[in-house]
Amino acid sequence: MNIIKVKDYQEMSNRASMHLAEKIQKLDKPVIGLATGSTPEGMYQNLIEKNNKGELSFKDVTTFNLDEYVGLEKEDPNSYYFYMMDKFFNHIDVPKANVHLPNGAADDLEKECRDYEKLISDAGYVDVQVLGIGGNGHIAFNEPGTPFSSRTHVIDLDESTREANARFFNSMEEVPKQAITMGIETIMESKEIILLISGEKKADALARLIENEETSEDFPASVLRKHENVTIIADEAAMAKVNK
Ligand SMILES: N[C@@H]1[C@@H](O)[C@H](O)[C@@H](COP(=O)(O)O)O[C@@H]1O
Repeated sequence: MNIIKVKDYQEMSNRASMHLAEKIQKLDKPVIGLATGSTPEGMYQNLIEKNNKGELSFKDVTTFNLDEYVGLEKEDPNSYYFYMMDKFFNHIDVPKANVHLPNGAADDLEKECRDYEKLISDAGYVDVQVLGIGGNGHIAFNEPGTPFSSRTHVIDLDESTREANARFFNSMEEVPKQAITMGIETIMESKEIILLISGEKKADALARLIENEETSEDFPASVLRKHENVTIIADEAAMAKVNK
């Protein structure tokens, strides 16, 4: 794993957006994997700026998001669909037919998972996947204990994950109990992975990822050690507990 240490959130966002922009310019038909949460918001803002200035086009880009809450309609302000439209897709020139998120309101969730996998493979798999990390080491919504061999599936969210994400909802009761998430094997099939980590709340998870030798399903992000092209972009606050 290649580790890029940066000063703060702003610098992390700049580095991530520059890296993605270069990839998008280089590839013929780029397939980009995207994440939600607070961490990538700055990166999205930078990419919007590049697009609006005419420095970067998304016309040939296809995107796949990692996950979506079960039971939330697209119009729900807490759905990841709404987040992606609001924070990114509505402000850039990507054709809307090229953007994909799992549908958490589908009647048949198992079929939705299978269909999502097929869309990813039909697109030729993800060229660059952007990831964040949960405090418990989850990637996308793959909670501790998820098999490394998992494909896109429905997951029961950990209470700690629901609590961490409760800040976006009116009350804890409103936080969904399940999500559809790309599986760990699905994520590992991406040709390249960029993991963004910012802030002291992630310091324990980052230290565990970098310093522990364990590669275990109890700590999902540890699977990334097995991938040959992973770049971690972490700020000083997130690096605080890393000794090396
Ligand atoms: N499913 C998302 C993850 O993809 C994200 O990485 C994580 C961290 O979010 P944040 O960036 O807000 O800390 O939160 C959610 O659980």
